[in-house]
Amino acid sequence: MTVNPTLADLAHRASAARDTPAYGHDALITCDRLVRVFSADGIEVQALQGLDLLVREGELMALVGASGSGKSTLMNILAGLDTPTAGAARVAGHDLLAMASKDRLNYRRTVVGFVRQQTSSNLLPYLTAAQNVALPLQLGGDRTRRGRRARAERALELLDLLEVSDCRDRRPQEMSGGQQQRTAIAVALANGPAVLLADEPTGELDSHTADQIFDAFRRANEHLGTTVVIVTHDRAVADEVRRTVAIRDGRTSTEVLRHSEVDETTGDEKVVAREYAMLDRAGRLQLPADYTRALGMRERVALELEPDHIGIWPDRRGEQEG
Ligand SMILES: Nc1ncnc2c1ncn2[C@@H]1O[C@H](COP(=O)(O)OP(=O)(O)OP(=O)(O)O)[C@@H](O)[C@H]1O
Repeated sequence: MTVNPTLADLAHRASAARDTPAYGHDALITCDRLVRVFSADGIEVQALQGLDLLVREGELMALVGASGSGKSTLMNILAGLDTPTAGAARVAGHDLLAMASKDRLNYRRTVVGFVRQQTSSNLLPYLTAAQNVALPLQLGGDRTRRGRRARAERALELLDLLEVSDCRDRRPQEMSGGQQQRTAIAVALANGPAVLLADEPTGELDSHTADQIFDAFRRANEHLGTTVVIVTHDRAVADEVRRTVAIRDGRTSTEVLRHSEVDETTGDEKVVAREYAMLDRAGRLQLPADYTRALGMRERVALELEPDHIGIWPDRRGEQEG
């Protein structure tokens, strides 16, 4: 059955749309048609080409995508290390395009925590684990003895939460890669950021250590309520989170959502994953290439609005006429 809306229906929809709150009004991270163009040697590279992304407070999610798809560019923007060329990006109420450099420094210190792939680049080599974690607390903090004691206590609490308290007096070269990375997460969490960003945090680690690192992110998310966004190539990590967003050619393309269900026959709990295509704000939808190929869809498709879905058919007119 095809539904043809009446004029009254359309008027009702238009007035409902006017009353709809702004895009991403309730999200902690909002990227709205985000663009980043790099110019190198007279050549322009569009690393982000109108990327839309919403992340809600308290989420633990993964970003995946082929090399060069724009993941690191997005993370650097969200971390306040790079500025977008156009579009809008807001994190915890901070407008990343309009932020002054003084505010940017404060943003990097207190609103976001960032963990990089290279375990060694996350820590200062001449400080112990406890001193590395206390350092961000010290910047702009209370200089009295009480302040120092409070910082040392907080550093130990975080090392304890991430199960590396036994490394508190060790320098990075005296720790394994996994211990260094868990300490790096403690450093990133020191000032209680709203968002923890991690760019390939398990890239240099074996799969067992990678599991421990992922566990550390989950702990931060569950115990401290920190919103966590992890860029990863690691399927095991991507499969562990409830939401995985794929980036393709500088845009979000598909999204996998997972939820637990109880199997009616066995009574066992199982994780059910479902893949969604992204509908952008202009109503554009990218159909997976293998779907369109399977049905020979090219250039033009026929659409039909049904009460609860939209049907998409290949254009068969040529065949019918011929
Ligand atoms: N500073 C820069 N100058 C010029 N081009 C850049 C710069 N940074 C990134 N790019 C280009 O932008 C595109 C996206 O790069 P980005 O590093 O964001 O991809 P990525 O998805 O993180 O890749 P990978 O998984 O390999 O790290 C690439 O074509 C890259 O060459």
